[in-house]
Amino acid sequence: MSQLTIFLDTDASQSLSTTRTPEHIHQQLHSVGVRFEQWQTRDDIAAGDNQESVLSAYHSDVKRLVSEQGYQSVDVISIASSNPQKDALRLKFLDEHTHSEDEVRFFVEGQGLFALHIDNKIYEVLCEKGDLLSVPANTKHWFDLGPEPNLVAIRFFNNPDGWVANYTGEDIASRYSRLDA
Ligand SMILES: CSCCC(=O)/C(O)=C/O
Ligand SMILES: [Fe+2]
Ligand code: NI
Repeated sequence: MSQLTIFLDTDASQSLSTTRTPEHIHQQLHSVGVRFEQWQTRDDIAAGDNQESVLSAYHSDVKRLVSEQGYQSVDVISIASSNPQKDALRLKFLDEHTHSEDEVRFFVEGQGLFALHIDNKIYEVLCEKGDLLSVPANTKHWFDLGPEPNLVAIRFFNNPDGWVANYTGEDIASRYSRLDA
């Protein structure tokens, strides 16, 4: 079940609030400029499936969002716990970074934990199958796949080159939650 937990960025030991109600998650994220929606999903996609089959299964959602927002490229991250690259991939997203474009992700299988650093707060969003998250360009954030990843997400880019991260060099992410196995 999707979940939003909010902390101060100076105190990882005590959360300010937690909610699992989709409408509350939507409202709290909307108030800081983040889009959160829950979309219909299918049951015929599994972690590890290739990009072509995922994009073909979700063709109409992808087409709708691309024509609505004008994204330049789309790719798929699909990773199962059997993936030999899982530790390296996990590390890539674990440190605080930004992108010069919106971060738009549609979770079509499994889960992952986003942490958004906005003003003086940390918004930890446990994203599950069906969640669409769009984080504004230049928002500081990090993401945990967990030690035993199970995730398929469609990524939408304004940039034709796809995923480019700018690391902040801060170690703040290490103080907040990780996705457990
Ligand atoms: C949920 S898609 C993989 C993570 C990613 O692309 C990213 O930029 C994390 O910050
Ligand atoms: Fe990112
Ligand atoms: Ni709204």
